[in-house]
Amino acid sequence: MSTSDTLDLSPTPSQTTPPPSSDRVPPLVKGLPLIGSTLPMARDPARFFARCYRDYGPVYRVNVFGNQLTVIAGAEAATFMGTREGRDCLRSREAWEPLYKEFGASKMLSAEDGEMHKALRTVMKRGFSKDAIKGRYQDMLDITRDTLLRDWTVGSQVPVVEAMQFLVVDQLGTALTGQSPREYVKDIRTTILYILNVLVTQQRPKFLMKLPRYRRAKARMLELGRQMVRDYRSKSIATPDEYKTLIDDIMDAHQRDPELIPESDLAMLMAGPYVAGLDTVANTTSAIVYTVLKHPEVLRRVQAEVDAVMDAQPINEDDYMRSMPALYGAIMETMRLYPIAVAQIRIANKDFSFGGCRIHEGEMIYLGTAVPHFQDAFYPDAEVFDIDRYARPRAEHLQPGAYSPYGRGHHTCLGKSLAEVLLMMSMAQLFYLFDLELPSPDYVLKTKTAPTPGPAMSFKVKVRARRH
Ligand code: HEM
Repeated sequence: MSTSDTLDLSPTPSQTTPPPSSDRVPPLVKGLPLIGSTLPMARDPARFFARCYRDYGPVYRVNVFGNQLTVIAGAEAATFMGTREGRDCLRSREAWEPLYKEFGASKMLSAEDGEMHKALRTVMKRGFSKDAIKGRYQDMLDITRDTLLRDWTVGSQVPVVEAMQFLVVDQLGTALTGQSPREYVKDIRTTILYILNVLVTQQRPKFLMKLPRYRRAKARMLELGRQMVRDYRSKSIATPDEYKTLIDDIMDAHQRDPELIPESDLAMLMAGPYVAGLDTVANTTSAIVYTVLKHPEVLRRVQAEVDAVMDAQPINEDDYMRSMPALYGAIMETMRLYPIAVAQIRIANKDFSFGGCRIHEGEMIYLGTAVPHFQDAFYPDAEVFDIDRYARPRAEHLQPGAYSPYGRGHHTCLGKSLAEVLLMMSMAQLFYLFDLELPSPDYVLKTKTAPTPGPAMSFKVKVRARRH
């Protein structure tokens, strides 16, 4: 990562809510005629939002293809989302409604707020957390190893994002559902791609949903969900408590309270882990491959650490995350500079004031919670990849509102603790097993923004040799 484009993005001093009479319309970010800010936003939305914050403050409007988006950004946005006021002022339904309707379901966790959201989160909490793999870290490491050895052959150029998607499906399938539906990976990917691009972020036109490629993939994904429900029902004995997965928890809740989880929602819920975890984890692990290989001194530290931990048996689950501080720092730093959630989308639940500007009920709002990731005020030399930022006493990420890779507020990632362990396992195994090489030492990562920001699908690395 270069230091030449370091931005001075110090936050503006005060965000006190002024009386409504002094409210103004959020300033419109200057852009080109007609297309407004479409191009810089498409190129690098995270840094674009950060530049706008520097120039316009924490509230502004952006013209994207003739639509005006309202953006609330910075540490102010991140802390606002965690307050009662933020909860009252923002709702999620419209942002996600098209997704669950597309599956013929009645609701989904991301689209609900209030009591219903709490009830659904309670059902899914255990199954989505690292408790889902408690006592099974070694199994998960073995699955990770087998998948990597199959897909990353010595001498080959591996398309990193695609290979990581296969790995995630194996990991999540085993952890959350008890089986890995490899033959459905392409269908899951295609369905998620279209739904997120067209229905959720609305970056692509609606007619795409009629394409046979999408309709086939969606039908297959639903078929997988229905098959999982049938398999569950055909089991002759109930799953013992210690082996219960997310699927057991959802099916138990369906039996207990069919109004909360009706029959119509089951097929979509079975595929839920992939919708939430496929792109997020695969994009993040791919970005970590790049950042670690790009910084040879970081690679050396990571390799020394993973060699020690992977060679020690048996695995210490309680100490697993703490046992590899350099790798942990590299993951944290990559998630700061390559956040998969640049902004969270919400709807204004009522008229309210923010940063001296009036926001109207019904407006779609992008909450740019990743903006502080790029501000020197929080992270000195913010564009520099520095894995030691997170250890005390520096602990730069612990400043209020500074670090939000898993979102903010009551919709904060439910899979966070599980994702953290999976990221560590995947990276530990990869750097333990292989000696990898970027296309060239001066290679600069190409990124994509749709549907989820991350490395471009064309990103490849060479497997030079087996290390172990
Ligand atoms: C690197 C990995 C991941 C990142 C960076 C990430 C990030 C996020 C973010 C930013 C949100 C909030 C979205 C919003 O507020 O609109 C979210 C929500 C969520 N994530 Fe993750 N995620 C990751 C992995 C996972 C995994 C592996 C799972 C489970 C399989 C998961 C399950 C969920 C769920 C269920 C929600 C919805 C929570 C709710 O609405 O209450 N995530 N994630």
